[in-house]
Amino acid sequence: MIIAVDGPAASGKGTIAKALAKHYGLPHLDTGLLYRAVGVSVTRADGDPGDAADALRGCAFDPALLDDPALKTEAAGKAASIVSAHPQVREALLERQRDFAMQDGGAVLDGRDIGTVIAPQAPAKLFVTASSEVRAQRRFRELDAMEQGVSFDSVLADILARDERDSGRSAAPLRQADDADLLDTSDLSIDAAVQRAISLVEARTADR
Ligand SMILES: Nc1ncnc2c1ncn2[C@@H]1O[C@H](COP(=O)(O)OP(=O)(O)O)[C@@H](O)[C@H]1O
Ligand SMILES: Nc1ccn([C@@H]2O[C@H](COP(=O)(O)OP(=O)(O)O)[C@@H](O)[C@H]2O)c(=O)n1
Repeated sequence: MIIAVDGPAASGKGTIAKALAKHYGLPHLDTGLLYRAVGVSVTRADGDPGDAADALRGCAFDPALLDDPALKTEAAGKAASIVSAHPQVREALLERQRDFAMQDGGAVLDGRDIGTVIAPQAPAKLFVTASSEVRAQRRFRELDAMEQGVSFDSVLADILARDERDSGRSAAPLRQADDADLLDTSDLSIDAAVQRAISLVEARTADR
């Protein structure tokens, strides 16, 4: 069974995807980490994330980079959202994600285009969202524990800019697939959000 989990920054999609993977005993791929690795790799090579050739070179990153804590910073998130708008970059990362989705037994993937591009055949698709204020508050708490000098206002501004870039690009924009279930986590605890996600997946896969 393939479970596709998409949504904007800090909506809780990663938390839900990990919990679903544990519940169903499936492997999980956080596809945002791939784009973050490309963004960081371009920046470290003094390249320009907005330049398609530089961004494409960044796709040949060392797999060890995926474990680097630098990928969790907001700067990495911003660079990721810039490189991810290049169709060449999306193409370069496509096969790896599709192979993961198609492995025997199934998988859970989270990102922006899992239900629309990577695994449109997935029987269960969740589009996880939350208000921008709630998302900024969650991300602020994470970043504040990790980096110096982070302000709530700058995190909110970054999240809004990233939403606009991710939804406005022409290559695989962030959007809810027609057959995806919407899960708004603004007023849900993590436990409640995970329970709701399991119920939605059960309802979609009950007759399989
Ligand atoms: N329903 C929720 N209520 C409160 N905090 C949450 C909820 N879901 C996720 N979080 C917290 O918000 C932060 C971002 O969640 P995460 O799942 O990483 O988001 P995303 O993958 O969408 O960027 C994490 O610190 C996580 O623990
Ligand atoms: N499947 C995906 C996953 C991420 N991305 C891009 O990568 C950036 C970082 O993704 P992420 O999932 O790690 O970010 P958060 O939602 O955790 O903040 C996003 O803002 C998107 O621009 C994408 O284009 N497609």
